Amino acid sequence: MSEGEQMRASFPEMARKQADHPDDSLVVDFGPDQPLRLDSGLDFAPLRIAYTTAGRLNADRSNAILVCHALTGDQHVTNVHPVTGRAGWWDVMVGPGRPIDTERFFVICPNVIGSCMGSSGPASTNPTTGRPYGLDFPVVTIADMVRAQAMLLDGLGIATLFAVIGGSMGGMLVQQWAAAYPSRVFSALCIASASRHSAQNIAFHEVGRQAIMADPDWHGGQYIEAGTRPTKGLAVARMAAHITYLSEGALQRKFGRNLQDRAARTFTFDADFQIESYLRHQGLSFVDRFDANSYLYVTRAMDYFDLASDHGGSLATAFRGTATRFCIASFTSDWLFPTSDSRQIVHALNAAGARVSFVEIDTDKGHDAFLLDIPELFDIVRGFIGAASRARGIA
Ligand SMILES: CC(=O)SCCNC(=O)CCNC(=O)[C@H](O)C(C)(C)COP(=O)(O)OP(=O)(O)OC[C@H]1O[C@@H](n2cnc3c(N)ncnc32)[C@H](O)[C@@H]1OP(=O)(O)O
Ligand SMILES: N[C@@H](CCO)C(=O)O
Repeated sequence: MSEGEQMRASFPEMARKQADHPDDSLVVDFGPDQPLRLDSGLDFAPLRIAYTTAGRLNADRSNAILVCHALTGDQHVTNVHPVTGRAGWWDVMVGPGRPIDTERFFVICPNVIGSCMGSSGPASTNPTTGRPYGLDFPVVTIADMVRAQAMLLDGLGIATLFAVIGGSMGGMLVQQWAAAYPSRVFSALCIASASRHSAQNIAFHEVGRQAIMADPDWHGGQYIEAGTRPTKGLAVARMAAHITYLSEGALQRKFGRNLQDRAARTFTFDADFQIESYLRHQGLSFVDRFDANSYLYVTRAMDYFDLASDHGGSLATAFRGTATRFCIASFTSDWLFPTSDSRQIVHALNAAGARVSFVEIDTDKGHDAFLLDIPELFDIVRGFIGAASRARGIA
């Protein structure tokens, strides 16, 4: 029996295969009687959450790990991605015998609301109009995403998570989970993240959004009805963003000033340099798997994230009295979510009297290092989960 079939057998009234998006995802629908209260004050319904699971939930339901994806990630954390046909985005980290070991733990990965892989988002159908929401979809926050995930877990009968784990935006969800539901989170692992989005990061996101909205195929956000897709704008948004996921050292090491397929400059605006060709490739391959309006919504959610400001200006207050065990990790070459951002979280956790460990990993691979095969990161995840599982009494 597949994991999906096991879940449907356990929770037949909740989980079902997504008929209009055939892949390994399960979906759960919440009707008008169970609206999601949004930070904007709106009650959103109906709500759909798409998710995947791996491993088995144990008898006392104590071994569940929630994995939270980053900006353009999705629920396909370890199973083959239905659009790209490639291994899941954290296949190196999650699986049998991997640092997040699906032979011991039950992993749940939901697609965040506002995204485009099955959970409610701007491409979903607005039941009031029968048309895609487009910009009529409400602006959502990281706290809204977490509240939706809590509804999913309630439905699955999982009261306490053994761990919540994520990198980048996923790390924002981890912090929000720990702050909003401290009694539901036994341990929390936050990688390459921050407690608030910096001015520089908001600026990069705004460049991407403007590129999308300047594309004539965007049509004020109603491009699905217009039969177009703003792929040029979205590709430019990704190209600009992708630079921020790498480091100057890695770009120099991989590409330097090397020319692409040519012995000399062409004196045109073709992709003479390897780095130009590489970025064009990253932009073009991205538009195959991501929706432009979702890019607007999810980047907005990250921009709005400021956990201290939600707690009277004190980050320590967000974590006051917590019993959750934390691990915070950063990368030396990450200039998007630099180590100073992680230290700020650690200082707040210390001030709150929380149990926290902190590691800065030495690598030139930049922000996206959290997605890569970094043995030191694997050791840290293994060590943290191992210690927490002994404390929790999980065999
Ligand atoms: C569904 C999901 O994917 S989840 C979302 C989260 N995942 C991401 O955001 C992934 C996006 N980020 C990346 O791909 C990042 O580059 C990294 C850092 C994670 C990957 O790093 P690496 O493994 O070192 O790969 P690298 O950055 O070198 O990119 C390799 C790709 O660039 C291509 N490439 C390399 N050099 C060139 C060049 N000169 N011209 C054109 N393309 C090039 C390779 O062919 C390869 O293409 P492919 O991915 O289509 O096979
Ligand atoms: N490259 C990752 C991390 C971005 O913060 C993503 O696209 O989701």
